[in-house]
Amino acid sequence: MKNENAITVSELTKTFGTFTAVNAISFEVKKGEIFGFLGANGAGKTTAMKMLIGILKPSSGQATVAGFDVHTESEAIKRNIGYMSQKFALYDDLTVRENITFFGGIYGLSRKRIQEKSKQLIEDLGLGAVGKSLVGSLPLGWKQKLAFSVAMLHDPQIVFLDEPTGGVDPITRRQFWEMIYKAAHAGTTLFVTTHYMDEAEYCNRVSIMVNGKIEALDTPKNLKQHFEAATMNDVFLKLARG
Ligand SMILES: Nc1ncnc2c1ncn2[C@@H]1O[C@H](COP(=O)(O)OP(=O)(O)OP(=O)(O)O)[C@@H](O)[C@H]1O
Repeated sequence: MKNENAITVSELTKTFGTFTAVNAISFEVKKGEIFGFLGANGAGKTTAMKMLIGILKPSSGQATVAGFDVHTESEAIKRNIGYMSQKFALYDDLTVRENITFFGGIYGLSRKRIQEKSKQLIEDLGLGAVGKSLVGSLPLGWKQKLAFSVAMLHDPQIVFLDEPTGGVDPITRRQFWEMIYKAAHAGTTLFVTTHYMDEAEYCNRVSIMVNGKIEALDTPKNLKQHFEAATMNDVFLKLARG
């Protein structure tokens, strides 16, 4: 049977000098799953994610992403994933269309495919009126929705979203999550970090990191039951406070 896991992680560890930022984490993410990756500031989420997307060498442990080994096949991983973060997404000084064309080119799409994708994407996001506007002039929420779509231009198997909705208003956040659901429904795997606990409730499963370790991993429903908490926020506080 074909492997149904999009991501498999075993004892993955990253040390910086004597400090262990990610401490032997193990988990699996199923294909088409929306997997929430939570933790307080400094818990090790970004370091773990950097190892998974092939830009940081693990100190020890194993992981495969989209079927490729993080130690030896990081280039293949990069071709098969999308990545979007709150901190870096699009070029503010390029227009909407120019950004799409630029990233389409980076992802190796043909000119024809870029044109098709660009048309479809601008239509889907209702950005027709601002196609020729600089991205820097758009509201943050629009930028983030556009960035998410651009991260999926090359139809990646897995998309990593690093705090994608930070600073975005609640209505746009909801629209953003509708996009996430749509992508998952179409078979894409979503790996999402967030500090918004209401968003944790939207994930199929959630892992919570504390000081480099995964201290809990389950569906939001099971986590709430296990920790006798009414909300994911309460689960998070119970864990983070030890
Ligand atoms: N290159 C590095 N050298 C030394 N220490 C590092 C390095 N990168 C990260 N760290 C440390 O590793 C720990 C985990 O950082 P990381 O950025 O992975 O946490 P995080 O969970 O993503 O936090 P945040 O939610 O604030 O982004 C922190 O204590 C950080 O200072």
